[in-house]
Amino acid sequence: MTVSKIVELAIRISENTAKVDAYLRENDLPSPSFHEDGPVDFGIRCEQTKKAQEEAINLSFELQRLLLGPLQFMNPVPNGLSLQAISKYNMATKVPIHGDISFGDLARECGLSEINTRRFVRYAIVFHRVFQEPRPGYVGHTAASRVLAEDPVMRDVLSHYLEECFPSFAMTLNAIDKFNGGTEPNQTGWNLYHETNLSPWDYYDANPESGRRFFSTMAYETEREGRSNTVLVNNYPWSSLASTSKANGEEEEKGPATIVDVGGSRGLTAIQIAQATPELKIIVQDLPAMIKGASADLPATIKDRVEFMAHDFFQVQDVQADMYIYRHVFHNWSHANAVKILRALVPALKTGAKVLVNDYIAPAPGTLSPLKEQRLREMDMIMLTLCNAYEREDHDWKRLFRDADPRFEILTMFAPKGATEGIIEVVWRG
Ligand SMILES: C[S@@+](CC[C@H](N)C(=O)[O-])C[C@H]1O[C@@H](n2cnc3c(N)ncnc32)[C@H](O)[C@@H]1O
Repeated sequence: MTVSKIVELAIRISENTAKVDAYLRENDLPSPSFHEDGPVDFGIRCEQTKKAQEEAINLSFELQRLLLGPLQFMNPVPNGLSLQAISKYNMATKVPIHGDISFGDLARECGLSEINTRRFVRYAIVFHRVFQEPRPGYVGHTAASRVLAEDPVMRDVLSHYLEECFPSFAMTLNAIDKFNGGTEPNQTGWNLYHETNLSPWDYYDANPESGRRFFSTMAYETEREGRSNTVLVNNYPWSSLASTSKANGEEEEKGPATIVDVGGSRGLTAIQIAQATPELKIIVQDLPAMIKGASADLPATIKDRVEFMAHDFFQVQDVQADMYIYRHVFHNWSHANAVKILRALVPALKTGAKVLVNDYIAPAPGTLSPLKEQRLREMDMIMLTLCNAYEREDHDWKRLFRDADPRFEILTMFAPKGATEGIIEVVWRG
């Protein structure tokens, strides 16, 4: 008898889950659990086990969808309202660890009605495993809600995605209509939701608390598997960079290289590159509010080689360097604006200078594992909603550099092993 698709999936899920379980047992690590004392980071450090874990997740999504059927699967509408409320009213911090609180008391602490508190919490319990109801009418923690109670970074991340992105998604088609498909960063669903004409960057500049939460979310994203800045740090031969300049008209002199990390935020990537390569000097450029006070956080060992500089990357670049890094920058901008950013760089470029991009090079649909492709599509949708931008495929990258200036030549474009994002190395032919 041939095995049906659903049974085949169940067998493969079982095989892969057994591999994860064996690893956890062998390494004395706790088994995944929703219990409030359950593990948050499972501690899996072995690549093969991570692969088995991802395989089990992908296959179980597929099995779930097949068992639900094509119609049931679209229903109910994905809804972030309950998590948005949990974030906005800071609910997790109001629930005691290893205890519980009545819906009535939680409602009072949040300034909400009891009926709305109950509905938000019960939705989160069944859809997200955030909170539990250990006895009727009382709210306690699960591992997920406990993280929100104890980790301010996770609260920042939740608030960015649920209080900024989620309500803005719902306004995005209105924005497309209102602005006739315009691609400026202040013509988005995010703008309609925030009732502002400012782009997110200008808004964060003017609203430091929103800017702080955004930076905190970016820093968290920078640590995430496959998108981590270690992908860039570990996959470029940094020490091969040496500054070359013409001296006495003819002679070529080599010296320590200078890198500019354009839109480099508070220097998380620059710090790692500088720590890994002592012969480099790095200038981190960003908007004034983003870099304010950042040099105070530099580790002492690299303080003399990493510098922060206010610079708007739409204005002419005046630092002549050997390399300009744009990490997670172009995916925030439409084609026309990305062209402008590159053209502003041209006056500073010496022949042979490099541009290094670290962003998604979106592969053909179905090429990435479903979990990774979901992440890419999710980011692409966020880019539309927040910035009117998009995640580029290889032909989009080629078009960008060609349209900016034909003297840019793409040398390499690749996704390092295990990474979901790519690295593009470009040279200025002058
Ligand atoms: C998505 S973040 C990426 C940050 C950093 N490169 C990284 O990889 O984490 C985009 C950055 O571009 C900066 N930015 C936005 N508009 C800018 C402008 N006009 N000039 C300079 N930086 C800008 C933002 O402040 C932010 O730090």
